[in-house]
Amino acid sequence: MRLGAVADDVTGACDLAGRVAEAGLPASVLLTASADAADAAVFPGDGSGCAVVALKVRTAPVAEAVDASTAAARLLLSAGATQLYQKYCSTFDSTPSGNIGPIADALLDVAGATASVGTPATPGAGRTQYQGVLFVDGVPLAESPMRDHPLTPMRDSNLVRLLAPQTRAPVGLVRWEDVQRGSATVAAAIADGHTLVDALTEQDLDLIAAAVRERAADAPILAGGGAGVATALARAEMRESGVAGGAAGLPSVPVTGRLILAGSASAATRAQLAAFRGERHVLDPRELDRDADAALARLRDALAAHDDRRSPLLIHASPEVAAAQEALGAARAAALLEGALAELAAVAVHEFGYSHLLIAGGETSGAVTARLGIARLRIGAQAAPGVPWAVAASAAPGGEERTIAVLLKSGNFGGPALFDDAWEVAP
Ligand SMILES: Nc1ncnc2c1ncn2[C@@H]1O[C@H](COP(=O)(O)OP(=O)(O)OP(=O)(O)O)[C@@H](O)[C@H]1O
Ligand SMILES: O=C(O)[C@@H](O)C(=O)CO
Repeated sequence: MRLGAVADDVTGACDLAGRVAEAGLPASVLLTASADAADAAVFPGDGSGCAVVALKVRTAPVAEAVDASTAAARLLLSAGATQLYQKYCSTFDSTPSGNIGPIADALLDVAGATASVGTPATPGAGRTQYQGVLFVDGVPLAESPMRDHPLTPMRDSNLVRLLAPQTRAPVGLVRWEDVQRGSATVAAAIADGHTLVDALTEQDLDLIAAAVRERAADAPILAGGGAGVATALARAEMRESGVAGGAAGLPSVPVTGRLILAGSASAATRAQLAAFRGERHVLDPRELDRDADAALARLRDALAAHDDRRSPLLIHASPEVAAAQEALGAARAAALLEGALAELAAVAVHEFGYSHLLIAGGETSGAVTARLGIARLRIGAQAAPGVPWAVAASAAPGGEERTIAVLLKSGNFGGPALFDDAWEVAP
């Protein structure tokens, strides 16, 4: 199987690729869907593999999200994808206008399929689906912290009701009781349009994956959801091929500097910031607004002065989000922080030779990888579920290329000790 996934954000792409690689299927993440990437190297390895195109379209205007997703899917198919996958967030981040439904409709067309099947359920991340209702750590989605997400507040937990207004296709549900009857029942229940399938456990996901494979033997079908179903598809492939699981090794990257850049304000990141024991510096967008040059010079000096390059240096966004947003507006505060953290990443890598970067937050990761000119991530072992290390080439504008190790962490992933411990499994 060549699993080609279109992910609506970069940390989601790493989540999927990390779990799939852990199951044994070699994986890489492409940060560009441009035509010049359309070569055989899109898929890692010679045979089976997984390629994920990481987009930044979760909250983009619908037409932009559809166009980018369509281009990514075409790239994957032209590179030999045998199964197309739509990766969206395990908390179904979207609004009544999109973008999960419009992207699903567009990918059906590209795949030449009439049906999509999947679920956001990813039990390893605490996300489960029962009777069409999505639970986050056992709490219905609309009662979880996602209720007050700044961009995609989730005020309903019923996935059928959430998806229906976003798509022109019918939305169906396969209930957990039917999943227990086996993959043939699930396969038979997949109707034209989009079918969401209940799943509480990895075994449920294995039955869904088996149903996808049964249906795909007859006609193209679009699979999708969180990283859960993709991981189950990878497991099925590895079982069939008889190859043992475990992420492939990455080339080692000599440690010449460890840097954490955290722009995420999510609960898991806050716990990681609180637990971190090393040297830290805080960056507030109001400081950037007053005098960006001075703020950047202060942190550049800290990067230069940090002599013990094996101990990680942390630069993180101020936790005073509400005050900064009130002063500057949410968009300007975010843009200032993202720009500054991306600039500091470039300075650290290309001026001071830092080799290992841990970036916290999806938007922050998108800004940093773009500034570093990273086009592809080779995915290795996970520091935590859904948080894999990767090796990438970063090109300084007009300058030499450097090989670095990066870990792009979704805001809500990883345990409190991650910032101290992640380095132990780094390439
Ligand atoms: N003090 C602050 N004031 C204003 N904006 C902030 C502040 N701290 C962080 N932000 C912004 O909030 C956004 C956080 O988004 P990001 O995607 O990086 O993290 P996340 O939402 O926790 O992660 P994920 O998308 O992976 O769940 C960024 O744009 C960041 O710049
Ligand atoms: O599915 C998830 O929760 C993550 O992969 C994600 O999409 C984070 O933005």
